[in-house]
Amino acid sequence: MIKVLSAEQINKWDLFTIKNEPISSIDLMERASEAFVKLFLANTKGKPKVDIICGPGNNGGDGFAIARLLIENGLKVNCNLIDFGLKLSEDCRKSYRRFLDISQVNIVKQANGLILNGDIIIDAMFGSGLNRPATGLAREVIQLVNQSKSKTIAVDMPSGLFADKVNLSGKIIEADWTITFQAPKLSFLIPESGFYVGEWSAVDIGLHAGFLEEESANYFLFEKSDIDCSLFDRNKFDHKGKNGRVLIVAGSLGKMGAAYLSAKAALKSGAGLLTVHIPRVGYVPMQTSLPEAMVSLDPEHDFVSKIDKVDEFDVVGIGPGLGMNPKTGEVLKQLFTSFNRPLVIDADALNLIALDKELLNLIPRGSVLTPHVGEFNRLFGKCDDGLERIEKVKLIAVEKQLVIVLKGAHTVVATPDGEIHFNSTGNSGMATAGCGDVLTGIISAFIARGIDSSTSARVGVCIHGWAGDIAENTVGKTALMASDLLCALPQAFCNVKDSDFI
Ligand SMILES: NC(=O)C1=CN([C@@H]2O[C@H](COP(=O)(O)OP(=O)(O)OC[C@H]3O[C@@H](n4cnc5c(N)ncnc54)[C@H](OP(=O)(O)O)[C@@H]3O)[C@@H](O)[C@H]2O)[C@H](O)CC1
Ligand SMILES: [K+]
Repeated sequence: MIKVLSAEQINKWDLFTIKNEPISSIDLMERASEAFVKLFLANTKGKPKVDIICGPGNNGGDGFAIARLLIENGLKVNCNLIDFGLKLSEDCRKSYRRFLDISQVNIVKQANGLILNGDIIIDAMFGSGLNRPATGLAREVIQLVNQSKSKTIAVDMPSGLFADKVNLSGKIIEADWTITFQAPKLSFLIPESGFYVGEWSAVDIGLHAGFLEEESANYFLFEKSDIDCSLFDRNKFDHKGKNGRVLIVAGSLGKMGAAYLSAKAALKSGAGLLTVHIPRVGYVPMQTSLPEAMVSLDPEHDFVSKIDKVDEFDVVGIGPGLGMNPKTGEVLKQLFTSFNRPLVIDADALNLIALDKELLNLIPRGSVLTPHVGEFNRLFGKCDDGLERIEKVKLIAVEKQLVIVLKGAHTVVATPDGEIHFNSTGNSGMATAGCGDVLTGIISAFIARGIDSSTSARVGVCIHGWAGDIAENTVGKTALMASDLLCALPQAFCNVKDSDFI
């Protein structure tokens, strides 16, 4: 699990390494630049001509070191130093001088002095030391870079972006790729600010591990290697009743596919027994398409209106394709008051709660809510930005003792103990109908198998994204559909078992 640190903490980590490794700050800059260049060259075809833009701080110092290393590797480099009238930091000056030993620098006092005539731009103007929005000359330079047709690669951070807050005033580099040092910054993981980062890769620059052991963090990045594979162990002598009994309540006229996707995902995620409660309209298609499922039929033809006997189930997953009939809202109320184990609550079930917010107080503790931003806003109100929303999610999870899964590019899992975990798997091909229904089924199956709700949510989200990445490799982002996730789930589970890093 990666701790997501603030700019101040990263700076302290830097100093801790310098003191305790020990290593000089200029050597650490050199090591960081070497790591950048190694990854850059590994991903670059041929010998592109590179424009580098350096600022006055250590980010600029990295830029000069990178420029020198690229020339040593046979690339043509045009190096610009943006002159804000500021003194260069000590290490930036040293790195600048080393560069002058082998080449020359274009000093830019006005934006029209900037030279961009290469194939790739490397942005080393500002990094984690940005302390005010980029205005004036910085703004104009960023504007020219953003208008350029060249691919832009940011060193550590896109210039103009703050590391740990969403302040989008001033101009910000729109990077295609950000090669960041050691660990991602908080702003990379939040939609509004993450937009500027493009794809990102974190390179190990050997910052001292001892610092991390002691340092506390508010946020974590959950990775595939954090999945404990023993969660999925099966006992030789178990029968199906021992592997969890799931009830999925889903579907309405025209939305029966959602019930199918959730139910099948629960079975594919190891549920021993699965019952799906659906309106009568879905009976034949459900029995035909998913013979492994038991069907509990609602008295109504088009929507869910009544559920009896829920005691036998270990978990209830409710919401996908459920529709908004008021009688379905009554079912929620009845379930919340009669079922005292966790529920997984998604989609229209969340929208029905938004119409009667009193229901929120009836949800059994340890239940998992899986809203996307629109559903979250309907339930809890709008926020000014993504970071404020995450802080709100955290407060609600603690106050109501619920697990909240806020779905997005880096899905956030907020747990009742106040921890926030960002997911690291998945891709934009998954922004398509039905993927959320699959997630409901996966998390429900894990809870039914006895895995606690917080772990079920974190691991479920990670496996879901992993299946999305496998599906992307097979069908690509454009053609990816929710049913491709179902096809990819077996491979994701096999990878958990087989991966050599566990
Ligand atoms: N993390 C690590 O372990 C390592 C990081 N490295 C690199 O160091 C930078 C951070 O370097 P730092 O010197 O702290 O900061 P920056 O280079 O990002 O910027 C500071 C200079 O920029 C000026 N500044 C800040 N905001 C603006 C602005 N909006 N407009 C104009 N100028 C601005 C600031 O000026 P002051 O007047 O405030 O002093 C500074 O001159 C990190 O990102 C990594 O790239 C190491 O090289 C390796 C280890
Ligand atoms: K930068």
